[in-house]
Amino acid sequence: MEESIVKVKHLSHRYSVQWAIKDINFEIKNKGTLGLLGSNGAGKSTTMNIMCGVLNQTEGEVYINGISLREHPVEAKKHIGFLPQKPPLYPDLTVDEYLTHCALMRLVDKSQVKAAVERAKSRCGIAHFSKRLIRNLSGGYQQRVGIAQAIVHNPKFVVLDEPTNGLDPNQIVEVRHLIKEIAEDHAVMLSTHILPEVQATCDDIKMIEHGKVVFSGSMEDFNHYMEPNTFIVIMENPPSIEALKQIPDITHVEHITDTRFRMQFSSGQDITKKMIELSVTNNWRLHELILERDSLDAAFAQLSGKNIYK
Ligand SMILES: Nc1ncnc2c1ncn2[C@@H]1O[C@H](COP(=O)(O)OP(=O)(O)OP(=O)(O)O)[C@@H](O)[C@H]1O
Repeated sequence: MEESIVKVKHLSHRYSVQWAIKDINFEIKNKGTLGLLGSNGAGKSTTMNIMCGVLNQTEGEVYINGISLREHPVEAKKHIGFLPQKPPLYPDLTVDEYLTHCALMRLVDKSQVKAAVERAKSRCGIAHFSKRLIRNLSGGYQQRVGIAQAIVHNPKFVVLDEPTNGLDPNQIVEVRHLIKEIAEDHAVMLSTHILPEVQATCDDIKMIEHGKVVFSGSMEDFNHYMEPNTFIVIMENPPSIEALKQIPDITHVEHITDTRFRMQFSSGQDITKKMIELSVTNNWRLHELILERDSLDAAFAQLSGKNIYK
C-alpha cells in the first residue's frame, strides 16, 4: 500500500504552560490543496511550523512520506517545501542566484541543480526574470519566487503560510491560480484566516480553533454543511402571521410585505414540500419559495463554537 504523503498523529504542543494545539490528527494521501483555516491564535502556525520541522512538538508524531520528522528530520525534510509568512528572499540576489542557493540548501544533487532551478522557474512563470534582482520584482512576482524556492527540490508536500498576504487584488488572483497549478503535482497545504481564499483554492479544508480541529472535510462538505434553515416565501393569498407560526417545524416568521415572509424552520425538514402541500390545501397561492443558505462567514462562526468531525 502506498504511504500517505503526510500523517499527523496526536500532535500537541505547549508553550510553557499553555497548550497551543491539542491532539491533532490527520492524513494527506493525495495531491491537491488542503486549507488550514482558523482565526488568529487558533494554532495554524504552530501546526505548520511543527509539520515543516521548524518547531519540535511537545507530543505526537508527524510522518512525511512515511518518515518520522522527529527521528529522521533531514530525510523527511527532503519531501517538504515551505513558504513562511515572510518569504525568506535575498533581495540583492538575482532570481537564478537565489534559487540555485535554495536548491543547494535543499540538498539537490549538484548535477541536477540547474535543471531543478529551470523547472521551478518555469512552473512559477518567472523564467523571463532569471537575471533580475529580486528587489526589483513586484510583490506578486516576489511571491512567485517564494513559491519557486518551496518547490525547487520537487517535494511531495508544500506548505504555504498565508501565501497571498500583502498582495494586491490582481496579484492575489494570479498567486491563487499558481497555487492550483502547483497542487497538480504536489500536496499543498496553505494556512489562511480568509474564507474566500480557501474557497478559491482548496479541495479540502481543516478548520482549527483553540488548538483543535473543529471541521475536516471537502470544500463541498463545508459549503453544504450549513443546511439552509430560513426561506423567503411569496404567497398571493397568505394566512395571518399567527397561522404561519402555528405550522409544525416553523420556528420564526418575519413579515416583509403583505405577500412576502421570511420563515425559519428546524433543519432536516423537507420544508418546500410541506409548504406547497399546505398552500394547495388552504389556497394560499404560493408563488415562490427561496431557501436561504448561510454565508461561509456564518458557517465559520458557527463551526468555531463546536467540534464537527467528518
Ligand atoms: N512562541 C510562543 N510563545 C508562547 N505562546 C505562543 C508562541 N507562539 C504562539 N503562541 C500562542 O499559541 C497559540 C497559537 O498560536 P499560533 O501562532 O499557532 O496561531 P495562528 O493560528 O497561527 O495565529 P495567527 O494567524 O495569528 O498567526 C496562541 O495562543 C499564541 O498566543
